Amino acid sequence: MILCFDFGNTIKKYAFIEGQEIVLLGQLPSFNLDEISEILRNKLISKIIVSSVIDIPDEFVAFLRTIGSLQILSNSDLNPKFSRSDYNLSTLGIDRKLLALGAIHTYPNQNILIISLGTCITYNFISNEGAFEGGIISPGLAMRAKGMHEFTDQLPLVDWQKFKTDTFFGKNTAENLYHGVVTAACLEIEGFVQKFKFQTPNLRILLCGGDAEFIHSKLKLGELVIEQNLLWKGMVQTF
Ligand SMILES: Nc1ncnc2c1ncn2[C@@H]1O[C@H](COP(=O)(O)OP(=O)(O)OP(=O)(O)O)[C@@H](O)[C@H]1O
Ligand SMILES: CC(C)(CO)[C@@H](O)C(=O)NCCC(=O)O
Repeated sequence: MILCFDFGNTIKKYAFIEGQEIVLLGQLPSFNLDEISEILRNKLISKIIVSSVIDIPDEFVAFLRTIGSLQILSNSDLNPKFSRSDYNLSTLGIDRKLLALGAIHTYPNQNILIISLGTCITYNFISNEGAFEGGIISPGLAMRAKGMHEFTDQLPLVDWQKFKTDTFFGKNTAENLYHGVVTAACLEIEGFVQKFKFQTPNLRILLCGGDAEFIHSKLKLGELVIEQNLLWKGMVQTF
């Protein structure tokens, strides 16, 4: 069994993969060694593969090395898997590369837009020739809410996940903030999708990331497919 990690800026995810199948998915609350030891109990691990966009503590890396052969994916590892484009792949996050690889494998010879709703929202445009053509990085939903709270004296932290309102503008501070977080993100996504589709009409659009389900129900776009395992599918391509 191969143990895969995806360390993002908010959530540390893991997947146990046997052959090409995901056997178990979970999240690590922290880099605490007791937690990872508990997860590994009674599991036979042949290899560990890590994708990370954050620093990993040395003692955690050292511990992983005691479990099995460890591969921490480096940014240049995956570049040969993409067709040539004018994109500077050396600047592209490893998580975005894996999402792209997963999408190319799942939807070969198609133009694809992956919208990943994580700490940041990333838009990732891949051509039907398997080239990473470009993208956009914008603030994620939690970051929008937290940013407005932390960079002001008077704005509260809005509980945007639980908030309910039927209007498109607010009648009090919390409603104003909700629309600045959720409605603004929806309008942003709808706007970018419209622009991408204008440029590339034949486009498959995939949604993933921690806020994908939440935002999907609110978008006025019919053609979106939620693909939560895209990064793991990309990782399988590196085995
Ligand atoms: N259990 C959870 N804990 C924290 N955030 C959650 C949880 N479930 C959903 N979320 C939402 O998911 C978002 C994080 O999504 P995701 O895991 O895709 O990001 P990430 O991979 O950590 O970040 P990135 O890859 O952008 O650095 C948070 O901003 C939050 O709104
Ligand atoms: C954009 C994030 C934070 C999304 O997880 C990550 O992919 C990252 O840190 N990327 C590096 C810069 C880039 O992808 O252009």
